[in-house]
Amino acid sequence: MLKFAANLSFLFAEHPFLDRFARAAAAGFRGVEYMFPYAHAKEEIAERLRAHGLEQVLFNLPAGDWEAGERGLGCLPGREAEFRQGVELALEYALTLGCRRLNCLAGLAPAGAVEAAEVEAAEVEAELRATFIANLRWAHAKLAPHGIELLAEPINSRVDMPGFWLDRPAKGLEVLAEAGVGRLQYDLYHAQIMEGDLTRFLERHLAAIGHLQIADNPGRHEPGSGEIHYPYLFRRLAELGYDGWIGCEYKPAASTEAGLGWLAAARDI
Ligand SMILES: O=C(O)C(=O)[C@@H](O)CO
Ligand SMILES: [Mg+2]
Repeated sequence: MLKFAANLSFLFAEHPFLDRFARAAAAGFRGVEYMFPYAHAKEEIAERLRAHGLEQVLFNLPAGDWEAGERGLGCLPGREAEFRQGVELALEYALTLGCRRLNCLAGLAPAGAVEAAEVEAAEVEAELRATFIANLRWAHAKLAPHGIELLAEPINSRVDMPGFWLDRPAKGLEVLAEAGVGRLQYDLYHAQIMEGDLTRFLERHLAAIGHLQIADNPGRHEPGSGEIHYPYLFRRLAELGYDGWIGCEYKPAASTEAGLGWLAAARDI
């Protein structure tokens, strides 16, 4: 049976954050994920998990000043000290919440990096890559002794996060292989936009994938609302023996509950 986690940054967002745990459990979810827990006391979140019998599946390392437009610190030269503080904080939360996976957001390439002349652009790219790899190795060394897996997620730079440095799954695989640590958080929505060929990617690289997330394209709504044939992908994942979590990270087209029709069939696969 496939395991689906409710992403509480996207689902049940019509309710206050701490109330979303009860809603997710009532809808039949056994696991939850979200972007960031840091605005809430970790003990308070742990209590919600316990009260509703939920597993904390995943959240992100601190990602800089989100309100100001930052989208991660992983590849940013000069921000290493802040990155490390973020890892320490995330570790405290993960230990209290019993969370076994943390996602490291690479961040946006610094302004000018994309427009720079070819030689200069190649140098900047090499520096961002080296920074990301060094940060991944540092975070892995902190987290692995606690049984916490480090993940890195390619996010599409065409629609949702223009300028996001780690924007293609192929690049994600390459960078992680060079780092020698961490696995991929493969978000099928972002992957469809940047590279497609989802089934073949899953078949070839499942061992390098530590977590999946789903939404349909275009619109980032419920599975079944767009071009991705999720029933086929779910069957294929079950055949391949995928036993990790699948995070439901989509924007409900109406209310969350009204849009959960797809899940009943998917859970039986
Ligand atoms: O946007 C996504 O996709 C995510 O998984 C977020 O957690 C990162 O912003
Ligand atoms: Mg995602």
